[in-house]
Amino acid sequence: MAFLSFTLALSHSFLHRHVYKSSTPTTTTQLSRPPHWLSPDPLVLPPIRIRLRRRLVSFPPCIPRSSLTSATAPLLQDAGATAAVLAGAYSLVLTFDSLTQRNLIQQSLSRKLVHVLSGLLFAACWPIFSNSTRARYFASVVPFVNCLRLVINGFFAADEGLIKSVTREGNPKELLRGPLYYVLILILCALVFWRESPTGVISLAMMCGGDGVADIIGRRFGSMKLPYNQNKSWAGSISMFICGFLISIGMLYYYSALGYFRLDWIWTIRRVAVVALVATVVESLPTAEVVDDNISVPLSLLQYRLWENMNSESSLGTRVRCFRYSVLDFLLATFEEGDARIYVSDFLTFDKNNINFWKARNYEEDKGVVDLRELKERFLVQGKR
Ligand SMILES: C/C(=C\COP(=O)(O)O)CCC[C@H](C)CCC[C@H](C)CCCC(C)C
Ligand SMILES: Nc1ccn([C@@H]2O[C@H](COP(=O)(O)OP(=O)(O)O)[C@@H](O)[C@H]2O)c(=O)n1
Repeated sequence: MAFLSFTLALSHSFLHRHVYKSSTPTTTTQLSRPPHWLSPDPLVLPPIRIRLRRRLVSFPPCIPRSSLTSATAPLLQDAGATAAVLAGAYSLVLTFDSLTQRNLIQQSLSRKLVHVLSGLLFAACWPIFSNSTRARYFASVVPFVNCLRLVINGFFAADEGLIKSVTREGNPKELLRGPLYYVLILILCALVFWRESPTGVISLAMMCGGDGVADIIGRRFGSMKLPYNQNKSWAGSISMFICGFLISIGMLYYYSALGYFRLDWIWTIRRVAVVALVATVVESLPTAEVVDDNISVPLSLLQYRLWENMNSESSLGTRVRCFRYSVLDFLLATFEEGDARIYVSDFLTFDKNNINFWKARNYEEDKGVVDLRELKERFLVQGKR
């Protein structure tokens, strides 16, 4: 996953030069219908307007000075934000290592607090990155660097402080399981969902806030075990549901207050309650030997959101085709100048209507770019065979 994040970042910057040059917006495209998360009342909120920035220029480009400034400002902002969040991550682990060293908190509590705070603070920092389509790649550098740190220390045990504040028994090999899966999910959420979709924020809130609190409460008050899993308790699961739900709503409110989401709160609260229940049930299952809950919880939410948003009349074949289109569009978006928001929201609300939307969308033919319409038609024909 980490390799993917850098590959996408590198290929995006490379292909970006050869396929499209972003400059002044030439067209605006209105989504065929607002994603589920938007208030359904068009009178209340203007629908999202997505700018598809695409214009062909001669290469090498003669960029006026003002464009240089507008081109470098986001780059500097993202580089500064990446450095700041990296420093924050290092300081967080250092702080809990120091508290553990001074026996001010137990190692197990230290680890869980790092578990709860890391992902939530990481998601809370996303708004300090620029509005560039590359910002998500800069942000994903932070969990990627920590991924490297965990792998290196998992094999060579260089950083005692990291091992003490992030493992249960101080065994370096532990870094290669829960903590490593945790940062890989952070990379996934930053790259795929970023600030455009509540799904990424909610997945992190449930994995970090919900699962982390379940451990803290369950260890202390979990005398009544679950009938189907003697390693988990009612206290742990109920606390996961309540805290996961509240933290998810809190994160959604934070992003709404910053203008990223416009939510129909009655609908959203009901939806988040269902999502929190799904995550709590998945976390409570006796599957620890098969898959870590740092993977099963967020991925189960993604799966639930995807199938929940598929058009209910869609046949399985259409669903599979929709899913394949979504992946294809996301990959094309990653390699194009197209604004990823239009792809990610469709990735989550993809259904037969969206296929028509994509077909209707105009793509400028350019020798370097495959006509998505033609590609889709071919895809659809293949799918029908
Ligand atoms: C202890 C952790 C996971 C263990 O999970 P589990 O086995 O208990 O289910 C979390 C490991 C966190 C990692 C070492 C540091 C991650 C930092 C993050 C990418 C960025 C945080 C930035 C913010 C500003 C503090
Ligand atoms: N739903 C839950 C989750 C955890 N717990 C408690 O927290 C401990 C650690 O939970 P876990 O195995 O999910 O730990 P992580 O995989 O999240 O690190 C369990 O052994 C239980 O004592 C609980 O009682 N109920």
